[in-house]
Amino acid sequence: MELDEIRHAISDTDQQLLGLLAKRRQLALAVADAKLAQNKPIRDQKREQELLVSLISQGKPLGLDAQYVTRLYHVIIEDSVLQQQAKIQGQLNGTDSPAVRVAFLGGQGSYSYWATQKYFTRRAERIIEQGCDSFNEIVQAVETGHADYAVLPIENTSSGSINEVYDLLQHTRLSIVGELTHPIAHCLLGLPGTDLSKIRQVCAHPQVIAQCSQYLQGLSQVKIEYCDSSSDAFTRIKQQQDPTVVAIGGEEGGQLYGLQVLTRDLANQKDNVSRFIVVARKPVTVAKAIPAKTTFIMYTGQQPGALVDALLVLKQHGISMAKLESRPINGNPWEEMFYVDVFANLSDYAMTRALEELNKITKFIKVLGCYPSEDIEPTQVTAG
Ligand SMILES: O=C(O)C(=O)C[C@]1(C(=O)O)C=C[C@@H](O)C=C1
Repeated sequence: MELDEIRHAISDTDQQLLGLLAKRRQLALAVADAKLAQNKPIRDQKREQELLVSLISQGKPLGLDAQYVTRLYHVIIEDSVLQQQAKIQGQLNGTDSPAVRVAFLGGQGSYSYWATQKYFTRRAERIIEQGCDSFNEIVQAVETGHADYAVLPIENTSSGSINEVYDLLQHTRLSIVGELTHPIAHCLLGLPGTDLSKIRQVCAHPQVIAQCSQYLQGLSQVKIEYCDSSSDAFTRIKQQQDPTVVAIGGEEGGQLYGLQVLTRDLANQKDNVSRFIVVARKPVTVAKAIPAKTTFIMYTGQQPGALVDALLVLKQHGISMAKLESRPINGNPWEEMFYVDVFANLSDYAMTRALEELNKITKFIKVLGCYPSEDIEPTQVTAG
């Protein structure tokens, strides 16, 4: 067959595959309803294990190796779980809506833009995007009712916690209603034909600069220009049309601005992932069928062992901690506010009792939200 004929056949096959994936997604949503009726959890890793073993066995005679089948179905099953979770949460909280107004950092092509698309594509038919120039502006947009949700980066595997967001959470009335992680592949992006040896200036968001600090240390004679977001950096490159000025951001985002990839994988950590939180004016209830996280902040006071006593309360109630962060308290720089993420549903008896006890021994405590955990650990296939 001629190349074009073969490609036509590939395109036909891919179209059939897309149809089957869409059908599978609809079946998964039907499973969600069936499980809810039977009070069963969304995740059924025994079923996933059986499924993967069967698919690997069916793939062998077709020449599809186990690693390929497993990797492919990890992606398919993760989507299935997240779709089911989103459906159940929308029904439970009445948050299904044809259009949502979402505030995020930057404009089209910023990392927060892609995280917003990834999270809300499952939850609304239309996303009304509100790109902002600062985290404070994002929070204000939701607090004043100009946006329904905000997507905020809160930590990154290379640069750690994003303190400005933690500080905003200390004073906002908004609730955390969701989370997601998103891989961040930093690329050096410039005008087509840019000569790497002639670069004199790099534009990027301060967080991006921090995540690529090791790479940037290797660039001598280069000036760093801080931008409000990755899309802001892309815009400057496009407007300046100066081939000695480049940006750091995501490849897809750069393409929206006609920029080409000059170098890839600039982050200090090979697996560079950011965790984003989603905040809204109204808290959500998390269905029992879905693994939940609860985030609260507390000021324990400075008496010896105050923090230990508080954490022991969690231990006594069998509550595991996902993250512990501390930030200075505005106005009292030598006193710390602790941010605690736990793997628990706010409506769990253990969590209720733990919060009652923490209320008694801390000087201040506030629940920031209970939300679905979107850490979908892939099921590993044990040798049959
Ligand atoms: O069969 C189920 O219970 C489903 O929810 C479907 C499915 C899948 O996509 O295959 C998804 C999540 C479960 O953990 C197991 C399997």
